[in-house]
Amino acid sequence: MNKRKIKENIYWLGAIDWDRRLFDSLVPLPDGTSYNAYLIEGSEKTALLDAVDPAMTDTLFSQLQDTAKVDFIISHHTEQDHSGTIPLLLERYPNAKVLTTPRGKTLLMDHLHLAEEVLVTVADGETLSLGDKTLRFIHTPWVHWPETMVSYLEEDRILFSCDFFGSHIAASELYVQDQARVYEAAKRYFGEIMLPFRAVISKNLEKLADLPVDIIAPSHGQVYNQPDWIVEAYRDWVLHPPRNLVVLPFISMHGSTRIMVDHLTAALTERGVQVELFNLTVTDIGKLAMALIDAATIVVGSPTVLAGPHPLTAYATFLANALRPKAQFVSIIGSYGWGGKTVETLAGMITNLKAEVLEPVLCKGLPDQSTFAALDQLADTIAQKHRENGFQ
Ligand SMILES: Cc1cc2nc3c(=O)[nH]c(=O)nc-3n(C[C@H](O)[C@H](O)[C@H](O)COP(=O)(O)O)c2cc1C
Repeated sequence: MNKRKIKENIYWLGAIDWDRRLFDSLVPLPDGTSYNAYLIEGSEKTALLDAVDPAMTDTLFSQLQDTAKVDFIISHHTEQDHSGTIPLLLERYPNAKVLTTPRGKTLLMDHLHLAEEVLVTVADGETLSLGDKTLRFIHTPWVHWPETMVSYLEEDRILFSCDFFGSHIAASELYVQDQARVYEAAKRYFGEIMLPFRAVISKNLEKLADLPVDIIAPSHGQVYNQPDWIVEAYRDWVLHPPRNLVVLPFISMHGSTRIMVDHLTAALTERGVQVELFNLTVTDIGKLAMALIDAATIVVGSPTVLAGPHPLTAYATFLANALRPKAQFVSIIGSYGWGGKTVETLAGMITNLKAEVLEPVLCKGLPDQSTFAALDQLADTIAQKHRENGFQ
């Protein structure tokens, strides 16, 4: 992909990674991704905002062929998919300074071994004149690392938001065209990496609220030339109370836990509670993370294996705990053969969740009528709790 003009002397640079299917060795990328960098040629100085994943260095360098001089490299975020090519950029532009937050300076030195003398820290709200264009730096910690910031181009009302508002989508079109598709990808992205930092993200949203923004240019996915909806979506994901939804990740080796899961799903549905099932043998954990944004209740379905939960349900529980979702109720269901510590182990893994643990339902072998009655009781309790809390 060649560089693309956004406005006079403002360009999208970067790489579309159509083939990548896994990010951070963790999250699936069903739609690939992109690494977006931006070039701003002011009347006096030139700034390059972020870079690309090191695997895509050649693409970035071919786009910079005609750019003889870069005065500033703005590093919004140290993660290597944005910063990894900075050492090579500094070889090509040895006079360039790397501008970052104070926390970013340390992280860039740690992660890329950048020399201290090339790094210049910028304060929150500080501006940088490129001549006829002015960049304002706004610190936005924990979106999604501690050092992150965004840049606002005052004359053109463009917010360069880095991972904030980003989505993993490979697309040939620069601007968002299919809002529903990008909403889904951005929500998935939010669930995967932003969810634990809701409180501070809310403060960062407030910080940006008064900026007149015509374009949001993130570091992954398409550019928003009608940005209001994605800001609203973030507000919703951050601030909206949990919804009347049970997220149910489960495993069943021989079918007994699955019968329990299906019974509970039917019972909840009859009581007006929405359910999303995630069979962990086939599930895309990005989808699970996305569902956790909204869930009021999480029920883990696990058979007992080697005296504890099935390792895949332990993994999903560990992940859910790390993502610190809004869920206020948790329960455990599952089948066992003779005994073990499934409930104790899973309950001990959710210390981050400020959630009430509802009476688990375990059964020996195949579920029978008493198990179904207990599951109906659990469904009653969940429906009642959701009603009492006004979850819709
Ligand atoms: C590899 C393996 C290990 C197991 N370990 C235990 C165990 O430690 N304690 C226990 O109570 N049951 C154990 N079981 C029995 C299962 O928990 C039991 O068969 C249960 O009904 C399986 O539920 P499912 O049909 O949903 O897979 C084990 C089963 C397997 C296959």
